[in-house]
Amino acid sequence: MLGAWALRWGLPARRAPNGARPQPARVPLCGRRLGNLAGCSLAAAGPQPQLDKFGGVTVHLAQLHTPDSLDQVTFQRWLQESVKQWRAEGRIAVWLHIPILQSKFIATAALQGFTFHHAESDSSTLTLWLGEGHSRLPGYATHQLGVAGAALDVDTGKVLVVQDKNKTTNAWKFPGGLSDPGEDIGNTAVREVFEETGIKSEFKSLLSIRQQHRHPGPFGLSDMYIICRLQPSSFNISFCQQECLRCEWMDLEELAKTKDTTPITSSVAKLLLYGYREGFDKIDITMREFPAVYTGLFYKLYHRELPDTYKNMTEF
Ligand SMILES: NC(=O)C1=CN([C@@H]2O[C@H](COP(=O)(O)OP(=O)(O)OC[C@H]3O[C@@H](n4cnc5c(N)ncnc54)[C@H](O)[C@@H]3O)[C@@H](O)[C@H]2O)C=CC1
Ligand SMILES: [Mg+2]
Repeated sequence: MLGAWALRWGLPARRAPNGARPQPARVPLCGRRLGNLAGCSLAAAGPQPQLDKFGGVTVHLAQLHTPDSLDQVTFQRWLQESVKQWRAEGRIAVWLHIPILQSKFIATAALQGFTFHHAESDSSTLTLWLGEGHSRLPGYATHQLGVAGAALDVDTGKVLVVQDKNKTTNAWKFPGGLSDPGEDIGNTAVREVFEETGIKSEFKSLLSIRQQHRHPGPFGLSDMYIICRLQPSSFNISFCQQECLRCEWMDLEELAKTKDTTPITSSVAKLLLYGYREGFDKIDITMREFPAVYTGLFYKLYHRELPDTYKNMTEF
């Protein structure tokens, strides 16, 4: 059985004259080939690693032709050499998809530092962060909550925009990112704006909510993307080089007109421009806090600002 696998993984196939198992090549052929993703010639032999736009490598063990013949020692050596190679090539992460019937390889991968990302009915996904510092891979989700901050300087009519390193080129958007577990929407907006641009701000209101299904960001699940209106309190930009390509204070009217943006940013820029001219009460969805029955904490309720007539009517 090893013979078959040795061939597939590029290890020496023949047994030594004394019948002993062959020693693997010092740098297995597969390791070298897998490292060279573009020129990978393992199409007929097994899993073909793919490089994603973030610089991560994805391997699907389901692509193995005869998975039962792969033994753990061969897999362990291949993984070790491949990870070494990917690290040398500057890859940021490895995504390893393991079908349930090949679950014996989970432990082998875990011994090399892989951890679970998520599991589905018939497979599990493990990841290994290879980049600098702590892992910046997004966690798994049923829904993913992304929050952006439209920080508008009401004195100048300028709004803070960024161009993302990993997204559509030349598309201005509001800075923002994924909500941490247990984090309030407004806090995410303020934190993300600060992390990405160095600008301090205060949460004022929600401007819009987008729900999109089968979104690639949350691994094919659903994405909720909320844009908040923020009041900036500092103005000197110091943007995050890892996430952003450019960052500037742009005239809100220019953002509402430009083609160099995403459709949602353009729509919200027009909405914000309307509020800037006609009064923010026309566009704001504001927030009130109430005590939560179950936890003793407070929850936040978001709705349109209501006039005094409403307050008079409901003061029982
Ligand atoms: N304004 C717009 O038009 C757009 C809005 N969005 C929304 O923004 C929200 C997410 O904001 P982001 O700025 O993307 O989040 P974020 O600021 O939290 O950044 C996510 C980080 O995770 C990294 N990352 C994500 N997936 C990765 C992967 N598979 N491998 C390695 N690294 C990975 C990214 O490089 C980035 O550093 C979502 O709700 C999304 O729908 C996304 C694209 C455009
Ligand atoms: Mg971001």
